[in-house]
Amino acid sequence: MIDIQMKELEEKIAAVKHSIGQNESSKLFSLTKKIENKDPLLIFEGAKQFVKDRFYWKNPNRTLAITGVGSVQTLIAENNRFQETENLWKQAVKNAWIDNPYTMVPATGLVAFGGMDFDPLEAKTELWKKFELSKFYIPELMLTTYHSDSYVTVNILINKEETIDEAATRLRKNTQKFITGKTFGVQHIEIKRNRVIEPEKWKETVKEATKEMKEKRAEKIVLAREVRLSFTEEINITQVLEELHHTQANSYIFAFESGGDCFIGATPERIVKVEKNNLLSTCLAGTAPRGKTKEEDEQIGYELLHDKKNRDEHEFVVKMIKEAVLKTCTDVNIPNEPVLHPLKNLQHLYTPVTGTLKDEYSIFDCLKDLHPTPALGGTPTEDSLAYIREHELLDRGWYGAPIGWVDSNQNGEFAVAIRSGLIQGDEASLFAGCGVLADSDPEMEFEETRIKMLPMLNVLGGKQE
Ligand SMILES: C=C(O[C@H]1C=CC=C(C(=O)O)[C@@H]1O)C(=O)O
Ligand SMILES: [Mg+2]
Repeated sequence: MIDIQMKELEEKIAAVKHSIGQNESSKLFSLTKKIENKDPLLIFEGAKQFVKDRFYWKNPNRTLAITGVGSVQTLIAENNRFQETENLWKQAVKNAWIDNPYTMVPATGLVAFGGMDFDPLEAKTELWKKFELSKFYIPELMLTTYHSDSYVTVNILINKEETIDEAATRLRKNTQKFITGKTFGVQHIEIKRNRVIEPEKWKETVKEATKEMKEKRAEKIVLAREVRLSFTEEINITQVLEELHHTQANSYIFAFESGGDCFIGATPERIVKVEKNNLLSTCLAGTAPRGKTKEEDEQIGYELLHDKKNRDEHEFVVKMIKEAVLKTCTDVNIPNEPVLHPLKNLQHLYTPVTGTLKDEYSIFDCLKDLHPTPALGGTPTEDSLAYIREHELLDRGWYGAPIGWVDSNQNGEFAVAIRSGLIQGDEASLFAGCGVLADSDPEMEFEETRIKMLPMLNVLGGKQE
């Protein structure tokens, strides 16, 4: 249980109540405490019986995990998603009473976690109907695990009408309810049906795209495809998260529930991380499989580093990110050559980008400038997006878009939501894309996307590879 004396809590609530303005009916109170270590997944599982909307996040080096349950305030953008979300977030922070003694610890205190559509101009289908253009939760309760310490944040709306005693009791009850957690059993997932959506037509689209580039109407276009699965029973998200954690090193693990559906994945791609004014972005594009032996693996890695098509694919991303970051940052540092980024099923070309974010820019400005990078859209951005809108067989929804968190202390981190799937009860869609250039071979690109789906497929009962 959260360690706070009733008297102390009542005093804090009295102060919050006192601060409610004449024209306000309530105030968001955010209270953070350090607690004995808790398993983020047990909290995630335990919350299922009380709330529909949960989120989960783990960073690639496993120093930070965030579990959020419920939503005390949901930030939904309707048009200009980056600017609107930033405005809503700033307003929420301004209106909240934040009691967080651990402001040096990222992702404690008031935090918003969410994601957005890849392309607001793409026609929406039934598939993504539970996911808004952009949606961020400020959770009712959040567990932050940073290095080996755990912190709990409770967010409640204190009403003008309720007594201090009522509010304190409500806060304690909520905390108790969510912090207890629950263990989960091992589910043996069985795939009933595995439907690859229009593979031949997809290859045809890739071929068409290569023509487009030969005729110089674009230089790079990223094309994605979908696999639809159905299972013998409903999928337990907690177990999938645990399996992703065990099998996908060097990747973010994320989940975001909305209206009963869950968008989940293990992505190696960071779009931007901001800690105070330190910015880190990454260029990740260019792909090869892993070898079966150490020698074979090193040989494939060497070839990837020297392969013209993959190096070009990568270079488009570096060029675009460099331009964007030079605008918002000073002290920009970008190595001249990529290195290998090994994953379980494949390896990528990787170039880190660091800089010092100028005071006048926020993480939302960075997202606006960086999304979509040519790792997900193409070059030039607008032409490739137009091609994707017109020709891709898939409603990307939140696939390929930024997903992540911001706190009220100038920290935040967003991944690019790839290697992901949308789980809908006993069904799921998996997504994967690839960078198409003028000399792309549709069969090879198809194979690349097949391998990119394996991390999700394998934890959902698919054949292990
Ligand atoms: C679009 C995806 O991957 C991108 C990220 C890394 C490498 C890529 C590639 O080599 O094609 C893609 O640009 C995906 O996994 O769905
Ligand atoms: Mg590729």
